[in-house]
Amino acid sequence: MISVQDVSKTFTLHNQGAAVIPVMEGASLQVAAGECVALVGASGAGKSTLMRMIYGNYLAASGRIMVGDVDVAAAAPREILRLRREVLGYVSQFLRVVPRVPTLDVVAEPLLSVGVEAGEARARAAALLTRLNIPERLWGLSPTTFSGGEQQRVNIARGFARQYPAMLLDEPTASLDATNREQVMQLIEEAKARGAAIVGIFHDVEARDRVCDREVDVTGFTPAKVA
Ligand SMILES: Nc1ncnc2c1ncn2[C@@H]1O[C@H](COP(=O)(O)OP(=O)(O)OP(=O)(O)O)[C@@H](O)[C@H]1O
Repeated sequence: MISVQDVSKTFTLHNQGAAVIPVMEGASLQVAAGECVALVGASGAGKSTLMRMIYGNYLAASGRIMVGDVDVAAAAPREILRLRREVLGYVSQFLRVVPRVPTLDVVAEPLLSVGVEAGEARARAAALLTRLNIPERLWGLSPTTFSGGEQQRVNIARGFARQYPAMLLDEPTASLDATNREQVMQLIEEAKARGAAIVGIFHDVEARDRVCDREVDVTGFTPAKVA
């Protein structure tokens, strides 16, 4: 479902004389339907960079990144937006929302955007918010004023509202209490059981060991030091 083939990445530092920094070389990774693969490696090794390339936020310098039948490394922006709407979910570490949109609609939005009927979309959103212990009195308010932990749970509810065939998870259990952390691990297990292919970064080793089938150490994709 997700196939990264011989991908490299450089950053050009425009404010430092256009210095070109190679950060990744020969990155390869296969994730089948129903499988969860954890990206591991020391800080700065390139886990986030690889994840951002799969999501199409960073452009790969070479190689192929297949998500379903789309090569993210070569696709036009419009094609990437379609992929994100229909195929590839992303649970980032922080919630980014349009101000003044009520929490229930923030969570229902990924369903509404693909034409799910409003009542059904809100029912699914309500079920997820309940599961993640967001009190109903908050559902009509914008999450912008919520606590950090509440925002993270709204973000997770939104990320799991649709049953995407492929998902990227950036530290989905970080800074959650035990009850909510357990809910998130169950959501991941359910997504795998229905066939989602998942790539994740988990500093929470216990959660990683429980939900991930394999680890890929991105240190292996670090270019040899240039003198
Ligand atoms: N936008 C950018 N411009 C320049 N260099 C960048 C950029 N993003 C990442 N890098 C560099 O790429 C390398 C990999 O960074 P990345 O954030 O992917 O590491 P990571 O493994 O996710 O680290 P951490 O566990 O600390 O989040 C680092 O050397 C970093 O400085």
